[in-house]
Amino acid sequence: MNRSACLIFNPVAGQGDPEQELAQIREILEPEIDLDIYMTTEEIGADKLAQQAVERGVDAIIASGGDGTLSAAATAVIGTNIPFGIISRGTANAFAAALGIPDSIAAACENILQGGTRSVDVAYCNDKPMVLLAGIGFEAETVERADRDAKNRFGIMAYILAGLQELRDLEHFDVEIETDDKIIKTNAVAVTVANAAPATSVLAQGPAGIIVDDGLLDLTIVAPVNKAGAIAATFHLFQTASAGIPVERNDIGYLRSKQFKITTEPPQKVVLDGELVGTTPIEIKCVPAGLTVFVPKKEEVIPVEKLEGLPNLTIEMKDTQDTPSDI
Ligand SMILES: Nc1ncnc2c1ncn2[C@@H]1O[C@H](COP(=O)(O)OP(=O)(O)OP(=O)(O)O)[C@@H](O)[C@H]1O
Repeated sequence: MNRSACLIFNPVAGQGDPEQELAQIREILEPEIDLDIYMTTEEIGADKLAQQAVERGVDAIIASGGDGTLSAAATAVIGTNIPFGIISRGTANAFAAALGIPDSIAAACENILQGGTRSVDVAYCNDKPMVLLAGIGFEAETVERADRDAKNRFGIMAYILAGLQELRDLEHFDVEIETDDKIIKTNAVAVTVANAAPATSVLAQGPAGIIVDDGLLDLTIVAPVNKAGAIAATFHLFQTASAGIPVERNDIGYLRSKQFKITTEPPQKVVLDGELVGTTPIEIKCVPAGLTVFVPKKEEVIPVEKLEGLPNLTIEMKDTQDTPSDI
């Protein structure tokens, strides 16, 4: 019997041809999965459609769109144990990158067909679900600048251009961070709390190697004194994240905790999984293993033999076709 799934498809996401993309998804998945397809509209978003699918009791929910669509759909799936599939068609595709899911349509579909799943942590930020990260300050301002029109024209460059513009008027703020066991006060340009983050989310990369199923959130504070410092700090974050090692600069700090309460003076904009959601203060709590996601099976190559180095070794290959099967 075929598997079945609800496919939630955003027809305006990304810069591709949505008709062709949907046809490609159907061609790959439908031979093995009965798809119940729902399109998002301006009025009925992926969260609502996923919520209805959960209520219908579907076997799996697959979302296809940009990070906004994937995040919205994921929010309804949290805590349900319904496996969640991701087919990215957006600009940044941070969601897939953070969870190690391929971002080409064909590979993402193959991943779903393979059927391997993994439980990952999620979080709640002021009662709103969060899968990736919450950015306070710099990142939120950048996301606001990279609007739909800019993303249509420049794609991923829209974020980079917005970031460069944002550097011009770097704003510092006072921040108080409360964890389970301490209260930290400092001055910062960006504070990022990550549950999962792709390497490209450099402002989240203080500790490097954010672990998506450790029951903890990773907070990075970036506090450069000026524009040159901000560029150097960003570059350092980029380098250390690529090398998988924690940062070592006085103007970058990081810590891990199950939850954070963050207050700033003045209040700062907050971006949650890529969408502006309001301003500080925020309270973020980790929900361990809150989401079950289709992820590629890790290709662990288990060595089947090791013979090299043995004394006087000779290896003669047999013609196995002629070998009787009962030996
Ligand atoms: N049928 C539709 N018509 C117009 N807008 C839609 C429709 N369906 C969804 N949307 C809007 O699309 C937005 C989500 O887009 P999404 O993040 O999936 O794609 P994207 O913006 O191309 O991706 P990225 O953020 O990576 O650039 C939401 O604001 C939602 O309201």
